[in-house]
Amino acid sequence: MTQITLENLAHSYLPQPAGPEDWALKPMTLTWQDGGAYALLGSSGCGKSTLLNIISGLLVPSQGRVLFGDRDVTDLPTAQRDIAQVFQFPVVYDTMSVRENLAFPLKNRGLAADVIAARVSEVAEMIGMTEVLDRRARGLTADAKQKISLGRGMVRQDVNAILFDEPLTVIDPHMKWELRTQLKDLHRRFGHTMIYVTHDQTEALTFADQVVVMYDGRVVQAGTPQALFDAPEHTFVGYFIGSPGMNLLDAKIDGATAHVAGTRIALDRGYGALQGRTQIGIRPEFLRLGQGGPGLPFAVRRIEDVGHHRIVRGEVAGAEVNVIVPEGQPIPADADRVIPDPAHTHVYVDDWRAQPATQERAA
Ligand SMILES: Nc1ncnc2c1ncn2[C@@H]1O[C@H](COP(=O)(O)OP(=O)(O)OP(=O)(O)O)[C@@H](O)[C@H]1O
Repeated sequence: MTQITLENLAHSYLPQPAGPEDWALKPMTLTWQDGGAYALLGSSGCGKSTLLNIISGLLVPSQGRVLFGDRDVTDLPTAQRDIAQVFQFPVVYDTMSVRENLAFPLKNRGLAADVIAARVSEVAEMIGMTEVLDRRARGLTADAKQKISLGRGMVRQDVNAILFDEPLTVIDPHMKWELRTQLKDLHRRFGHTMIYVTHDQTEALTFADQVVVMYDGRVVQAGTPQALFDAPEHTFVGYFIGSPGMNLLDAKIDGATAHVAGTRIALDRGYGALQGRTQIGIRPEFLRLGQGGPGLPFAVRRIEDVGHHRIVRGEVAGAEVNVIVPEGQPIPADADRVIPDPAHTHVYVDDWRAQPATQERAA
């Protein structure tokens, strides 16, 4: 196990990149702590696989260095990096039994037969395949084969990191939760550094202690699931994390007041002069419905009951706005206002969260 550092790393697939759009990864410096459980989250094409392939050694970056501890591994091939990888689709030997498949990475390392046997039965139990250890992989379902791939990824204890690239894509939905829980459990027991690539926020938030969110070739925020929820640093994080995501409204910011569609909204801190496109962002959990009185004029479009709460979908000055109403709280029949909670109203400038000018709360 080791700490992984990406130092001033950037990558372009073009021989002579010109503008920023030619870079699949824009320059970034990032540390993955030894023993951390990370999710690398973002929508399709944002650069997740490119980043993972650079860490694993499948790809040499156009710029910057990859360090495992103090060791520069930028130009080392995958085989010399001591990492385990699990891909989207199963990688198993069809002619081998499940047991032989699981034992393969350990045999390659020349481990003693009794050590291999013990480790294989431990991993088989974890992935729920103890009963089928002596079956050939050929003929097993895609689900079962992917579980073998997960098992093979986890069987070595001496790896620097385990990298998962959308590993549950082919897994049956009801098994996904179970396998994710097992991976989390495994992380707790063995403390491997794990990096788990996904575009699914539920997978990311349930698996990882730290979530690294990518957007358009950049890491826009790295933090705990709670930090990403409480204070999204970029509008993409606000929108991508949460269900529904953060509401965003164009606003003019004047000190501790936001002017939205002709209405004044109080902020809990004051802001200096801001240049660029300014918006306020409020999660649906922190908007309250009202009737007349203060707040932003709101037109209700529909109400969705999702079991433990209701989502009221509507519009403020033509922009989509969603409100989460907790179970047991009434929805006013003619709700026509939304009232933001100032403590959870963020200000964004050109999509990045602005820092208040002062830390003191406005009166
Ligand atoms: N081999 C390649 N040659 C040229 N461009 C590539 C190559 N692989 C990826 N790209 C481009 O680099 C960018 C990042 O792609 P990447 O596959 O890393 O994203 P991703 O977030 O993993 O997406 P997905 O979830 O769809 O795999 C995209 O614009 C993609 O088209």
